[in-house]
Amino acid sequence: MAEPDISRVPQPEGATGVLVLANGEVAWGRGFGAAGAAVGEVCFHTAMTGYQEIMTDPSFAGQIITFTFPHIGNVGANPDDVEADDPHALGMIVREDPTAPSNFRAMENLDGWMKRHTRIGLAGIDTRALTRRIRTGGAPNGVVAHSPDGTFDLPALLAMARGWPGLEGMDLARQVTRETHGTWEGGIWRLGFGYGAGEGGARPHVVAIDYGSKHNIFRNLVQAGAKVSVVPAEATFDQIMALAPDGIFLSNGPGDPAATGEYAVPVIRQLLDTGKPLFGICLGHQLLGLAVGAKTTKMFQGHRGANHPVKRLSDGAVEITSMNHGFAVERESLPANARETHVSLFDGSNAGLELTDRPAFSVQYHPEASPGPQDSFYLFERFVGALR
Ligand SMILES: NC(=O)CC[C@H](N)C(=O)O
Repeated sequence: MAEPDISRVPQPEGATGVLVLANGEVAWGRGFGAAGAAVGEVCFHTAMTGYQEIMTDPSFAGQIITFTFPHIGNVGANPDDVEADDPHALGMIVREDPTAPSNFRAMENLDGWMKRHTRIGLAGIDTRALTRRIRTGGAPNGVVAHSPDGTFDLPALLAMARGWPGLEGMDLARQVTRETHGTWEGGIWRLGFGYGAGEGGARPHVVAIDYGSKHNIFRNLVQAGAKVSVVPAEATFDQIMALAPDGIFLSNGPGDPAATGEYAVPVIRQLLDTGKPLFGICLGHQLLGLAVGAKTTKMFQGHRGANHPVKRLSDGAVEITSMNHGFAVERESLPANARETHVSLFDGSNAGLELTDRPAFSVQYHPEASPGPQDSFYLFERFVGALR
């Protein structure tokens, strides 16, 4: 059957934004934020709060986020609720047009913030239908485009969506990591106080490898009593050891862990051999898995939300967690010296592991929340406690 001609798809009056999926599906809406077009994987996120944290999480590089919560933008934007200096998600797709902010912490509206950071917004989309489509068909590649005067070249946008290679096999950590090593200052945020300082005195030293890290991880490490240094994704074993770490942290980050693993895994193996405690989150969890010989695979639709239940196998407790991942460690591929510690109660996928012969553990979810529940803060305390 001949493919329908996309140039004939009718454009409704007043449409200033559009989503074009690689299979030729088109959804019209109203653009906001920056004008232009961005191509990436279209995923969905179910958190009801925290859109600024989500947009700035570097793990979202290469992705366009559909928010299932219909009212996005109603608390505006502020300089505090960010997980990196700039947004990393390419764009956002929402149901309702963002309204003027109503919140005492708002410093600007979402539209202005998106514009200032050159990110594209698309409102007026049936996000329930789009989410169902992703749930049944997997996360598609697509383009979001915003043209204030309503001119769109649909065949060109379709070609852009089709020309994008997809996240599988893509290393993005190198693009979002920092360039030089530095120290991290600042603990967790409290109303009326802002970001506090860490406790003084002799604190164990954590060297964190930044594959695309969220700031709140470092704030939580500081809160748990650590002194934190951060090194770029491609830091060598010698560069890391020169900082005299008491423990090593592997950060979250975007892209395919197997691709990032090509340079990350040899360093992690050397670090494991030192016998120093090691803790990994999300991409860091996947990289630890790869380092001990496990495999990672691309998930069908991934997990992105702030209420994902996870079972802790040691005592059967359930943690409500924040999640954002599209790849997973294959349980069956875990070697004899790695034990599964946590399991997703949504689909039974692996959500944590620990080594039985070295002091290393990691989780697929985000104990730093931001946004999300704080059930899993104990992991930071366990790690920093092991360094004392
Ligand atoms: N948040 C993360 O670290 C994501 C890890 C990896 N990029 C994935 O999508 O699975």
